[in-house]
Amino acid sequence: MTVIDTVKAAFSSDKHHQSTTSTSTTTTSTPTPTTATTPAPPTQPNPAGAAPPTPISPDADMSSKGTPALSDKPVFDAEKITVIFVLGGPGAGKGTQCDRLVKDYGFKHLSAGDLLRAEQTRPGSTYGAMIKEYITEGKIVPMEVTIKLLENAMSDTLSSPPSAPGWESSHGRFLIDGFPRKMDQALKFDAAVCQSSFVLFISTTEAVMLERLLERGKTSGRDDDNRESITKRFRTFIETSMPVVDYYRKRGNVVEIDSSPPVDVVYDKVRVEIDQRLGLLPGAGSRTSTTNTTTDTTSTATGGIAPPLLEKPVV
Ligand SMILES: Nc1ncnc2c1ncn2[C@@H]1O[C@H](COP(=O)(O)OP(=O)(O)OP(=O)(O)O)[C@@H](O)[C@H]1O
Ligand SMILES: O=c1ccn([C@@H]2O[C@H](COP(=O)(O)O)[C@@H](O)[C@H]2O)c(=O)[nH]1
Repeated sequence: MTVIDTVKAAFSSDKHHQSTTSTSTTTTSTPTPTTATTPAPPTQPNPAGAAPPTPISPDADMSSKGTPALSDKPVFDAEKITVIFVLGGPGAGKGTQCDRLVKDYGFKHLSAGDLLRAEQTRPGSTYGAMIKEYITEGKIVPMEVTIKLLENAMSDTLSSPPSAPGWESSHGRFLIDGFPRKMDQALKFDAAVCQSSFVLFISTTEAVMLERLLERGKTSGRDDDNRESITKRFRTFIETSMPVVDYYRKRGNVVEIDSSPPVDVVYDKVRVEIDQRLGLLPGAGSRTSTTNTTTDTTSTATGGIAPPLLEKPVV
């Protein structure tokens, strides 16, 4: 039996791991994933004005079945905290565009893959071996682990917010890169961590992605930047992650950008969309896209994603 088989069995038999009480408190006796950064003290008030943050400690916050416990209501207030999901196939250029957005808009960039890789190599991690196997196989790590890592990283960031636009008065703005990759993650993150705002979908062809990944693999040191893992990642993306994009697309909450052109050209298009969504353009009253986007002005009632930023500017 592989690590994945063992973990799958454990996680699938843990459908009711969450607290049944109406509060977001959780048990504090066994390990939980933590970020690689210095954790915030458990007693620190949540600067986003929401419920107190989950304690960030390797020895906190596990369900009775040994999986990280998630809140039964959003930990962060979506009126103050803006979350943009950045999705796209492996190697499409998500991280590259996020790096630029961080510089220009003060976003905090959280890559789910980076958080998982950090947890994988963190000494003493309960999940290290399991994460390694999932990543090498191009599979999606059980959602509890990834969501808890993201929640912890958000708490961490809000404990010492960047001096950047969008972070005044307990507000904040996050780019969550490479997540959600599976429907259960999407629904759970919105319900337990923070209602997301919209999806920035960075898309190009498999041939372009393959070429970029093989080139990146010469220096990246990543276990999965090799032809065999890349093939598996592509399959997972089509079968498991595209339904997430389609789900949000149906709700009119996807901004799609073709990432085939050079980085600067792609970024120019990304900026137009972000400016529009953040309400920074003079003509921002219209949500009609100037690029290859999919938007819907009537979509939020069915839930899943918060109103576009235009309706709650954070600057
Ligand atoms: N528009 C572009 N044109 C040419 N090369 C690009 C472009 N965007 C990104 N790249 C290059 O392609 C590679 C993959 O980009 P990046 O790491 O941003 O992708 P990603 O979508 O974050 O990948 P992953 O999902 O695997 O983490 C990098 O080497 C990057 O420099
Ligand atoms: O939500 C997620 C995000 C990522 N993974 C795993 O990590 C690797 C690498 O992700 P990148 O975004 O390319 O850095 C991915 O193939 C998955 O195995 C995950 O399980 N869940």
